[in-house]
Amino acid sequence: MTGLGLEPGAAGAVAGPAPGLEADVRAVRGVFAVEARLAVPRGRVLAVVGPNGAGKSTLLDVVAGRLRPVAGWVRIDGRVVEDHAVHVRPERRRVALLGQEPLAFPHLSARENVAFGPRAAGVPAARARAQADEWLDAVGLAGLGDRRPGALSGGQRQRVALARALAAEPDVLLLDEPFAQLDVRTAAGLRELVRDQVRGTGTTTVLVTHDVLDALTLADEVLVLVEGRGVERGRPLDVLADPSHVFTAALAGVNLVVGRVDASRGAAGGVATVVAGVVRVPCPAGFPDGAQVQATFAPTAVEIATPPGGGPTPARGWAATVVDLEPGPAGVRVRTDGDVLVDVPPVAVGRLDLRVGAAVELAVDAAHVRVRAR
Ligand SMILES: Nc1ncnc2c1ncn2[C@@H]1O[C@H](COP(=O)(O)OP(=O)(O)OP(=O)(O)O)[C@@H](O)[C@H]1O
Repeated sequence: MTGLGLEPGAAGAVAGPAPGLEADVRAVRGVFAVEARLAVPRGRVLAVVGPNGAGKSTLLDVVAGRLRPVAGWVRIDGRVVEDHAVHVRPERRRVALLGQEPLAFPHLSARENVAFGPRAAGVPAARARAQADEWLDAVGLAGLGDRRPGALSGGQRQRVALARALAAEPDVLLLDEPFAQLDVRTAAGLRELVRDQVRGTGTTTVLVTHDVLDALTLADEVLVLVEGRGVERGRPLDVLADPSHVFTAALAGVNLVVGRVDASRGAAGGVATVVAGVVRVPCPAGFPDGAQVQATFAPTAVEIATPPGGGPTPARGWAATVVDLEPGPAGVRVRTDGDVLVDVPPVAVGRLDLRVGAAVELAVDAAHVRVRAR
């Protein structure tokens, strides 16, 4: 693991004017281990994406102080809050965590919920209540301060939770899929609010999300976590425009196959072929025979046809089987073996008699394939 085992000081105690959140940790939950390095400059937003069970929440728990790492360290604005000798308790870290389920006290009003953090920090009651009303105003809940959480909608409760998190003026805000339980419209409103508040308050933020839109609209940087390891990181647009892991490719809505160059034959305008399991896509010039490469191409670029009756291997493209059909951006998204997605208009499903188990022929033109070495 990069840097793991380093003492915090050894990683550079003088980390510039705005260190924000820095961590290099290994944490274990049962048989699962996550190893990750974080560097979120103050006021910036990092999105962490990854499949279910990748360790995203585990990582947040380590930063929040709810889980002690087995190795490594966490530093917030230059303060060590976790290492082999230090464990700052969660409530003393100046870290706020907002999850899918708003954690509001049911017996307290919205105002009292928001005032809770400032009160705990010693702000006098009247001032804490006034501040709470300002926060409720900021999250679009002016006039609802007397309501208890039970008398608010899910979206409104999540707004209260956001106001409560921000009212505590945390140095780091952790958002664990805060929009997951909300309908599309409510989520869109809250997404905008989070962006305005996070930017407006300059709060260092880590956002765990499954939604590519969150990464694109809210984050300065994205970390892709798979099976407890960071597999890609960078500016969201850059990472999504040129993914190097199948999970990121799926997030970006493109097919990614990893295979070897077969220079003995060209396909569909390529001078050679990338062979990846059953998949055969054209490869441009410049890649040596046998080289390991990745090829990316859009589901809309894949041509699909029904074979003329159990014939031999197609001259162009490859033979595949339909694994799954689901609604897709172009009408219907067809998943085939070799993990290749094909987008077709709904009429094509009837015309080609596409159904699970159907044999098909797929091809993609060289102009639509991007190949690079791995
Ligand atoms: N209390 C626990 N005891 C043992 N294993 C756990 C515990 N909590 C989580 N795990 C395991 O740790 C792994 C990572 O879980 P985690 O919740 O961090 O993933 P995640 O990326 O947040 O997933 P999701 O997107 O589904 O929320 C999973 O394999 C999970 O089963």
